[in-house]
Amino acid sequence: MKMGTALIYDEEMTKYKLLWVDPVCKIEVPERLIVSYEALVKSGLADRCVSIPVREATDAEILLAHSEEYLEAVKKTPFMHLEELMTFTQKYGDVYFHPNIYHCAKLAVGATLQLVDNVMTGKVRNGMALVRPPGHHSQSSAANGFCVFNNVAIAAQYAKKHHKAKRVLIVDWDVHHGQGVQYCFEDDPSVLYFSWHRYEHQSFWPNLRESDFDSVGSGKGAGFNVNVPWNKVGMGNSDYLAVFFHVLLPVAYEFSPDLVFICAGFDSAIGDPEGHMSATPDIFAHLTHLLMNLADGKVCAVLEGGYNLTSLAQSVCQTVQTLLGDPAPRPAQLGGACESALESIHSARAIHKKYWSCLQHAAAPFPEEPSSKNRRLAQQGGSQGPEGDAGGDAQKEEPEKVEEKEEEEIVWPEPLRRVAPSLRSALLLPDAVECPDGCARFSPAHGPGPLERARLRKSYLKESEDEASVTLLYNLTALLGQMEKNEIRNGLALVPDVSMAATLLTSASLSKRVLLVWMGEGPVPAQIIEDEKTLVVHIDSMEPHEAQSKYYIPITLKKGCGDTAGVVQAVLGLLLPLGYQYEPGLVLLARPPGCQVKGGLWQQLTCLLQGLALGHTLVLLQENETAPVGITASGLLGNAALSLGPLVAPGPEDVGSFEGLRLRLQTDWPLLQTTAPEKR
Ligand SMILES: COCC(O)(O)CCCCCNCCCN
Ligand SMILES: [Zn+2]
Repeated sequence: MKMGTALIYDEEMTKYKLLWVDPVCKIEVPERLIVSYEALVKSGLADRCVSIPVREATDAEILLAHSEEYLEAVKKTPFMHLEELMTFTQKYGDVYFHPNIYHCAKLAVGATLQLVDNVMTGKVRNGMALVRPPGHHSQSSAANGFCVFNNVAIAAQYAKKHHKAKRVLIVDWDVHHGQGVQYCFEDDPSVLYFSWHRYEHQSFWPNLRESDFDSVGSGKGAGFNVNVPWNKVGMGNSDYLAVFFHVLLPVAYEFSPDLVFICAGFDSAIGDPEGHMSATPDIFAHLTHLLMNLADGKVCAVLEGGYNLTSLAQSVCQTVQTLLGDPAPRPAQLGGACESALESIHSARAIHKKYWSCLQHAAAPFPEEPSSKNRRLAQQGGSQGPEGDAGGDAQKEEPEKVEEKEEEEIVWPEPLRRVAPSLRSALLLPDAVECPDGCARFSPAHGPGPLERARLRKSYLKESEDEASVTLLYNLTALLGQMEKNEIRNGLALVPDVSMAATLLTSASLSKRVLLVWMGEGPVPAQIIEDEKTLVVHIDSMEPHEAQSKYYIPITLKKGCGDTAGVVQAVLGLLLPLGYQYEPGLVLLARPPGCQVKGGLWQQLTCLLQGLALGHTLVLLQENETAPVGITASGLLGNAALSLGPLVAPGPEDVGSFEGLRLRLQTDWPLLQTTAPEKR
């Protein structure tokens, strides 16, 4: 499987800037690129990337998303003097021109296309293009919001045309709505555009009615545009993850793209003057990780916005470090999404339930639900809002910008260093089973002493067990020990008895919290269920029954774990939120005898779970079932899981029991919530 992360950057793109006074545009400065690239160099991340040169986009490539007259007009700007540039700029909104911006805009598009070429031809697995001017606001015949050419929209068209991409996913986590991208693919079912954005009931720029959640695309494109408006500022890590688990990822897995773009704007991070959100830079490590097993790992991140130079640089590093495959950081204390975010999540799921089978059981839209604008008017009692028009039609002159009072300095902790252990994957295999290349066969520094053997025999083995079993159990605890000292990142063990191995590991673990994922036939040993520090998520066809406790969560699938669509929705909508909220120090993935989980899905599970516990995932396989060894090892080594292909609908009775489980559990596990309290 292809490895390698491309980094595409050229300092030429720093060689343009605002030449006159404009309070709106003054934040878009060359330093944005400089601090980002310098942070990558200083942290050693740049050297670990494959450096790919930029190139200028051709006219034909730019015309993939722009009109000839617009291109011809922009071509004249290098020869304009100041007044002409200012006059030309007046034709568009919230953007500025400069004699060198056309050159830089061609490089920004060219850089993005270089990234697409290298990813689509398999020279690298994924990558990031650090570019300016950004792109997602520019339209066929208009520059807008600091954007001249729509880098990602052009690249998506280019990937379809030159690399035969059939389904392209664009995830826009910039804090502004990329209306230019939405317009470009409005009726195109081959490009799924997802965007969250500060909206505040249409009172935030670009104040568009079509940025609301009910813009779902049109014609054949209906359902392929997903907007999640933020109607309040201050959205944080839990809100972002809740949108990924309950809106974006279920739809993205059902869509099953063969290429993923990230409109990577970091003005959605804490400290940004535009976003006013509170998500911390490390969240982008998790957002990136959660996208990396789509499209066989082909992910192209392209810089959009981001104006706080500190959080921008930190967020860029978090993103690139994850693309490189380093362990994800600990997610900071996660709770549930806030009420406003839940309303947006509910609205997005409700409006899209007719287009996506994974949402078919989502709660229905609320008929009496007022539109965003009416709600705001109602709030304001129908008067003008304090900051200008109360979500009235946006065509009105932009009100005089209210001088923001000097903002107090917003501070947040610097993201913790993410250290990859020297050994990534250790395998405990019977000698007869060969070790897949890239992995190391685990053998402890020294064997068990007589006391240790006696203890293990007494605790876990009937006296009569042979020496080999004692040695194996000892090796398991040794492997666990090295993982918990971060000397090994993850591991796989082929064991004669998965239940006993799981019991040993949960009791021997030094972690305060252990997540045990049990995929298939139970029973899960009672000793584990009673173990306060272990959260057990058990997915199987067992009869639905009340969750026996807060820490034993049975998820029923009528057809069992062989039902790929059902397992995927259970993993994305239930297991992952539970796991992220639980924040375990160790993840055990147990494959009991007769497990029906198919290869590709098993690999997805092995990869997705590595976003938890600093990547300390220990997979337990039944000794006589060696088939999954190769694909499990591949996932543990950091290879992207293969795409599952478009998913069919999960069984209605299953989704019914998921929703029942969600309702029962969400008080204890608020990250499971998908709708606002009073609306339940
Ligand atoms: C792809 O561009 C990146 C970006 O989305 O960050 C651009 C934001 C433009 C923000 C313009 N603010 C106008 C405020 C008017 N009262
Ligand atoms: Zn932005």
